[in-house]
Parts: sequence; structure tokens; C-alpha cells
Amino acid sequence: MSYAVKELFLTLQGEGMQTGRRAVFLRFAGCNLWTGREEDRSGAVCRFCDTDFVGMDGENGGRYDAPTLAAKVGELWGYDREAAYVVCTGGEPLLQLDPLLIDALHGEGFEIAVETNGTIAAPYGIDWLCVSPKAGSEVVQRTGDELKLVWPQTGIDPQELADWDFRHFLIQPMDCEDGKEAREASLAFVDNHPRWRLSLQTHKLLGIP
Ligand SMILES: C[S@@+](CC[C@H](N)C(=O)[O-])C[C@H]1O[C@@H](n2cnc3c(N)ncnc32)[C@H](O)[C@@H]1O
Ligand SMILES: Nc1nc2[nH]cc(C(=O)O)c2c(=O)[nH]1
Ligand code: SF4
Ligand SMILES: [Mg+2]
Repeated sequence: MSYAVKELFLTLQGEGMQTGRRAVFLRFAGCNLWTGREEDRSGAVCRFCDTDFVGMDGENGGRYDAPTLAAKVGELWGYDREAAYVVCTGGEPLLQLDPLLIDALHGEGFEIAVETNGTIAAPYGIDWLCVSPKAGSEVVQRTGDELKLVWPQTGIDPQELADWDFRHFLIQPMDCEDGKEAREASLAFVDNHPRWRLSLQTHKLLGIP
């Protein structure tokens, strides 16, 4: 098995309960809810994506086998593996992340986090699982560490998600043309639903990747 990687870089986790944590980001190419082409966006299941996940042309992008990819992640982190953390994202990482790569990343001393749309069941061995449901898709992965709902989304009732088996429930304002309205709607939401916390995309505020 080889893996199509869009980009690979060191930054901070910008979102969710692990915000501020130093992390290597492993962005896989490809997604099952949008082709990534602008001309297909209006007909896609997921229409608000803020990410370029097409191709393998980003920083450190390319096709890797498991040991080479894990070693590259380790090289970007550095020699001292204390609290070493890799965030697998995309695109949709669960189209590609498999037990072989999970073992290789653990072997390099990493805790493995995943950002997924929840339409594909997660393999065993992920240390931090973030599921972010998309209206119009069927979420099969209903357990994990954090459920992070981009808001507002018509066609999703957060109350129906609230009894899924997650430790944390988060609302993240949609980054879009109507960003101000999305932030206001998200603030109003957490004001009315105290079980849910606000998640901000802090890397965008900081101007880091
Ligand atoms: C680019 S996605 C990749 C991982 C996976 N495909 C998913 O959707 O969870 C990473 C995170 O960014 C969120 N996201 C994508 N577009 C966004 C936007 N316009 N505003 C806020 N969050 C967004 C997703 O919901 C997800 O939590
Ligand atoms: N810094 C930073 N944090 C992030 N958390 C989730 C991201 C993603 O695109 O999956 C992301 C990202 O793209 N950058
Ligand atoms: S599911 Fe994730 S990667 Fe795919 S289009 Fe939506 S936000 Fe982007
Ligand atoms: Mg992002």
C-alpha cells in the first residue's frame, strides 16, 4: 500500500480540544464528499470546504510507503519525541490511513490524531478521533474523542448528535463569505446549549498553516 500525500508540515493544532498543541500535519490527497474542483463544489455533498487537497504538489507532498512516510513525519517533528503528535487530515484521511501506517507512526513514537467526516469507520489504534459531520452524508463513526460541527449547516440537527458517544461536543463557525453571521450564530448556539463549546480556527487568526 502506498499513500497519496498532499502536504506534510509542522504547525500547531488550530482547532478543537487540542488547540495550541505542536503537531505534524499529514494531509492526505482526495475526499469522498467533494472532488476538490471548484466547478464541482455546488453539486458536492460537502460544499464549504476550506482546503486544497487535490494532488500531491504541496510541501513534502508525494507518494510514500508506510516506513518512509512515518520517518518523514518523525524528521519534521525532530529528534526528541516527547509528546510527539501527528494529525492525519485531508481530504478524507480514512480513505487511506490503515493499520500498517498506524503501526509505523506509533513505532516512531507518535500519538495519532485524525480529523474525519465520519462516513468511514475508523481503524483501531487512533489516539484522538475528531469527527466532523456533514449534512447530506451518513455518519457511521458515532464514537470518538470530539465531535466538531461546523456551523451553521442546514440539514443537521445538533440535538440528534448530542447522544452520540463523544467526550467533547464543539461548534466551529463556518469560514465563508458570511463569516460574521456564522460566528454570531455559533455564539448564540453555545449560549443556548452549554454542553457544546466554541472551537475557533486559531491558526487562521495566527496566520500559520
Ligand atoms: C478540511 S477537513 C479534513 C478532514 C475531514 N475530511 C473532515 O471533513 O473532517 C478538516 C476540518 O476542517 C473543517 N472545515 C472545513 N471547511 C471549513 C470551513 N469553511 N469553516 C470551518 N471549518 C471547516 C472540517 O469540518 C474538519 O473539521
Ligand atoms: N493549524 C491547523 N490546524 C488544523 N486543524 C484541523 C485542520 C485541518 O485542515 O484538518 C487544520 C489546519 O489546516 N491547520
Ligand atoms: S469532507 Fe472534509 S475534506 Fe472533504 S470536502 Fe468536506 S471538509 Fe473538505
Ligand atoms: Mg484546515
